[in-house]
Amino acid sequence: MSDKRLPVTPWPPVRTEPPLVHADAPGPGVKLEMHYVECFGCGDVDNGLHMHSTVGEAGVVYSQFPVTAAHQGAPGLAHGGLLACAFDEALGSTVGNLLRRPAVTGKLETDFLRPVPVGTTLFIAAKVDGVAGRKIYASADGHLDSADGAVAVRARGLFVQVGLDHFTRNGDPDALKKFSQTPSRRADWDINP
Ligand SMILES: CCCCCCCC/C=C\CCCCCCCC(=O)SCCNC(=O)CCNC(=O)[C@H](O)C(C)(C)COP(=O)(O)OP(=O)(O)OC[C@H]1O[C@@H](n2cnc3c(N)ncnc32)[C@H](O)[C@@H]1OP(=O)(O)O
Repeated sequence: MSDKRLPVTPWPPVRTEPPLVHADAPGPGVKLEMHYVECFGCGDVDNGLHMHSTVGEAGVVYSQFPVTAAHQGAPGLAHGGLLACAFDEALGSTVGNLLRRPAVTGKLETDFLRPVPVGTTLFIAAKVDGVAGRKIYASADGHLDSADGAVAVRARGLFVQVGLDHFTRNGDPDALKKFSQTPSRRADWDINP
C-alpha cells in the first residue's frame, strides 16, 4: 500500500520553532516508567493498553502496544479508537518526557492504513515536530510487529501546554498527590503534595 491517501496539508500547520529537548530529559536507551498507575495507556489497568516506551536517538520515543482480544473492534482486529488512544499516549509521552512541559491533547488525527490484528504488537515511533508558544506539534508512525514492519497507522497531534493546576481544577483535586505516587513524576514536575 502506498502513502497516496495520507494528507498533503503542511505539518506543522503553523510556523514553529524546533523542539528544545529539556536538559534533564531522559536520554537514549532509558525505559520510561508509567506516568500514572491508573493511566489507561501505560498504567496497571485491567484490559488497558499496557504500553511501554523507550527513548531513542534524535528525539524519537519508541512505544509498544501489544494488541490483545480485549482491544477488538471488528472480530480479530484492533478497535480504531483504541489505536488512536495508543497514539495519544505515545505522542503525549514523547512531549511530556522530552520537553518536560505538562500538556494535554488539543487535536489528534489518525490515518489507518492497514488492519492491526489481535496478537500483533504495534511499534510506534514518535517525535516532536515543532513548538509555537504553548502549542506543541508531534507525529508518529505505528509499525506492525517490529520497528521496521509495515506502517499500519500514522498520527499527528497538537498538544497544548497547561499549568499543573489544569489537573487539580478540572479533574481530581488530589491529582498532584496521585501523580506523586509515581516516584519519577515527583522529581520531574516539582510536585510537592
Ligand atoms: C498533575 C501532574 C501532571 C504531570 C504530567 C505528567 C506527564 C507525564 C508525561 C507524559 C504522559 C502523558 C501521556 C498522556 C497522553 C494522553 C493525553 C490526553 O489524553 S490529554 C486529555 C484529552 N485532552 C483534553 O482533555 C484537553 C481538553 N481541552 C482543553 O483543556 C483546552 O481546550 C486546551 C487546554 C487544549 C486549550 O484551552 P486554553 O483555553 O488553555 O487555550 P486556547 O487558547 O483555547 O488554545 C491554545 C492554542 O491552541 C490552539 N488550539 C487548541 N485546540 C485546538 C484544536 N483542536 N485545533 C487547533 N488548534 C487548537 C488554539 O487555537 C490556541 O492557539 P493560539 O495560541 O490562539 O494560536
